[in-house]
Amino acid sequence: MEDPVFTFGIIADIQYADMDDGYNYTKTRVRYYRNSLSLLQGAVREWASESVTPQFILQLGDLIDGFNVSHKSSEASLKKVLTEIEKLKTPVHHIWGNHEFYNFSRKQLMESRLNSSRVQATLTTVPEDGGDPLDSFYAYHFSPSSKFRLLLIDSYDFSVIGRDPSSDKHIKSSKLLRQKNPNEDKNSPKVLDLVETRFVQFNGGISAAQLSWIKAVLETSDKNKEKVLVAGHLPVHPSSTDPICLTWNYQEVLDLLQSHPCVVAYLSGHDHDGGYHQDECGIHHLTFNGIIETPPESQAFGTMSVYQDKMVLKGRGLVPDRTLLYRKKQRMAGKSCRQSAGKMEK
Ligand SMILES: Nc1ncnc2c1ncn2[C@@H]1O[C@H](COP(=O)(O)OP(=O)(O)O)[C@@H](O)[C@H]1O
Repeated sequence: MEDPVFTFGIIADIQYADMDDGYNYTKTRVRYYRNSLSLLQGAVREWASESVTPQFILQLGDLIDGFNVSHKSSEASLKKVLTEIEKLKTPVHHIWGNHEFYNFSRKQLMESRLNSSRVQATLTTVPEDGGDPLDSFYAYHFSPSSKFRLLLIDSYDFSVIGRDPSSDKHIKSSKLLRQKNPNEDKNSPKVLDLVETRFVQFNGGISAAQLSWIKAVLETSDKNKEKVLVAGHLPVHPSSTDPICLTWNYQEVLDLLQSHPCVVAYLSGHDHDGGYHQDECGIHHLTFNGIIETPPESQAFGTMSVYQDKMVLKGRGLVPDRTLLYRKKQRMAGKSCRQSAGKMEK
């Protein structure tokens, strides 16, 4: 078989805390807080022994658990986990999930090793910082190889968690939650139906400013005939996840991704059960199983090999192997594939 253009490792929802096993909120799944570090160590060992060391690791968010706050162990746990993942001596690209915001403020995150926007400094491009720093989002893109691009987006840009209560985004997010979720506890999805269950406090959305920045990146990639893999903590397709884990404005994000032929995949975490769906435009939506709910005797990570004509995911444990062909359907730039299909049929 030909050599891949590049390979990278993927891991999600490690949620480490130095505490005994517990349960998820509904008590349906065990959470292996302490053992998550051992599974990470196992993943690092396997990545190190691959015939080609991954060019980088994509960490899809929730690196340490929110319980670290009450244990006053956020800094210590973060250091422990980063020490393990950095043993690989390959760049790690970090997405921020809800548990990052339980443990740290945005300012702290920006100044921490979890801000990987400069990890491959000569490669990465961050948005121009024009607006109010209280409202800035954490997103960037880089090209791991000619004609390929990774675009990391901020699923908690529009959210109450991680936003200063005086900020415009916090105020508008609280208002949205009040409108959409009648429960006093806004983390509860009680009485909400199907995709409406996403309007819970532990989720968030993408602001108009971020959407327009993403659009500009994708337009350039379309023009340059690149293939783009987009990654965020929260899934954006209802068929790739339990709907309670969806991005608040998933449809807007989906419309945007689907209207750019360069987009080949969307990678996310958050739903610890994982998921997969190839959408009507051929975009592969991969939701990675969470390490935190993976039994000690199993595993949950992957190595993605990217070729000119496909991506091949080598999964471990709960993450299945997949061969992901790029879509054949050519879409008209600026139109969703459904719109362009409609147009072409006329
Ligand atoms: N069904 C629910 N009802 C009320 N609160 C919930 C519910 N599910 C989760 N929560 C709360 O929301 C927060 C995030 O949930 P958690 O399960 O830790 O998120 P994650 O899936 O990212 O690990 C926690 O404070 C948790 O107690």
